[in-house]
Amino acid sequence: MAELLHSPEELKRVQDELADVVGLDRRVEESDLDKLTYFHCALKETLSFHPPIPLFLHETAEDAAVSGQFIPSMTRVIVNVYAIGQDPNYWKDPNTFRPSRFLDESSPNFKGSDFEFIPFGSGRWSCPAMQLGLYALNLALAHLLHSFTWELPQRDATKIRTKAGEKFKSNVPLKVYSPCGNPVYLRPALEIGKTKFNFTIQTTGMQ
Ligand code: HEM
Repeated sequence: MAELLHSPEELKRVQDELADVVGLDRRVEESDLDKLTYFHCALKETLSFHPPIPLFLHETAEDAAVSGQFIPSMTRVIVNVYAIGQDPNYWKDPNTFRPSRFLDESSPNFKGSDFEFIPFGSGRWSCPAMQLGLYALNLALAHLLHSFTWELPQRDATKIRTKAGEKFKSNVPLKVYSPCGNPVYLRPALEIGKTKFNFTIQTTGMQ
């Protein structure tokens, strides 16, 4: 929602599609979702740009090699999904919110086999509830965008940014421990005008 509010042209395109597909005399229904092509692109772009789980923590079960780098068995590996989503080697203009990049049929899908786009993880440890998560996201977002007109009070003052890796003074920080035991603090934050939203994820069992 924040990205779309920040890009009124994109917001209009998504809302026009909803008006075309659903019409304006009834609410969105589950059966409409498959027909919302551009809406899905906006959702993918958001999950790529702002992955809800920005770091994956895994441990190797056996010796492995990744891109020529030897990783011994029982090594904790942090996959920085947030950084992958911002990487200019994989994304053209990575800092621009542009859903149309997902229009191309060869663009990454949710299956986790395109490693530049893995908001639900990949392989054996990927999210077992991906379909449920996507369904909830799709339906909630489609209702919000279809039923209401949205605009920011002060467009010029809009600022959207995410912050990571910064120690902060919240009472519930996300603490991730690096392999050598040092805590890493993470707080993705978003600012729209004067309003600041903090997304704090509580984790357990990662120490
Ligand atoms: C947009 C919504 C969601 C996103 C983006 C998401 C993403 C993820 C990711 C990235 C992982 C870890 C992958 C890894 O470690 O490599 C994960 C794991 C998991 N997710 Fe989700 N998830 C979502 C919704 C949900 C929902 C709604 C549920 C439950 C109802 C759920 C249950 C789980 C569980 C149980 C795991 C752990 C699986 C395991 O370790 O074997 N997720 N999810």
